[in-house]
Amino acid sequence: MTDASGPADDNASYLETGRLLFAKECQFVAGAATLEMLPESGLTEVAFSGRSNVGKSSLINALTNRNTLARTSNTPGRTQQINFFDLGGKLYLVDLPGHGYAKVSKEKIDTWTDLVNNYLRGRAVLRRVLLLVDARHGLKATDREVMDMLDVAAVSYQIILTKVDKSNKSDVKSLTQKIEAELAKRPAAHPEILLTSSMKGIGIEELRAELAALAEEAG
Ligand SMILES: Nc1nc2c(ncn2[C@@H]2O[C@H](COP(=O)(O)OP(=O)(O)OP(=O)(O)O)[C@@H](O)[C@H]2O)c(=O)[nH]1
Ligand SMILES: [Mg+2]
Repeated sequence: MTDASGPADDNASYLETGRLLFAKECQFVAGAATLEMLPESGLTEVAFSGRSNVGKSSLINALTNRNTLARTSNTPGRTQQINFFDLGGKLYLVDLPGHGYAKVSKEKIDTWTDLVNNYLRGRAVLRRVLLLVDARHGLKATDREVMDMLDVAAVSYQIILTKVDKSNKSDVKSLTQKIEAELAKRPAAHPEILLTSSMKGIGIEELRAELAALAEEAG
């Protein structure tokens, strides 16, 4: 018989660090509509990126256990600037405007795209980009553009499948395998794909723990 208590304990304490970090107060720090407005930050940052309406703001709310910290909406294009949230003085959570489809003018989309791309490429404290992908839709051209850019800039990114409550398990599994195969052809190694539902609380504890580990590594 094998003794399972060791790894189980390790996992419990791993999840506990995530719980502790995300139990801390989380406060809106700044919203930047231009590069000049980006806040000075000594803290490690994790950015939430992905197409409009994929669930970026909802995921920040689920992680922090707050319903209204980041504004969410049924209408794509809700988040219109880069929003920074300070999590207990340990980590900045960065909510980005969505790329791709949004019910706003082309001019606005171009402005956001420039802002987001410049932020993603040039932010020294940016430790990881969470690239959110709707589990029903998979990777789109705009996601691959972001991945290409991050590969070139050597910024680490992790695919987070969202809204898994709306798909069946076998579809999510085959999508995950397809994306894994695609990631394997890219230059750098990537953290494991994570399956989440902000609505049902799926994958939230695990993501908290991963982000806590990143924040701790940075000291
Ligand atoms: N079923 C389900 N719906 C979700 C989930 N997460 C988000 N949604 C819904 O998806 C819609 C968009 O969510 P947001 O969090 O505003 O999406 P966003 O990516 O921040 O959108 P933009 O700011 O416009 O780029 C809202 O109606 C949410 O209620 C989920 O896990 N499951
Ligand atoms: Mg949003």
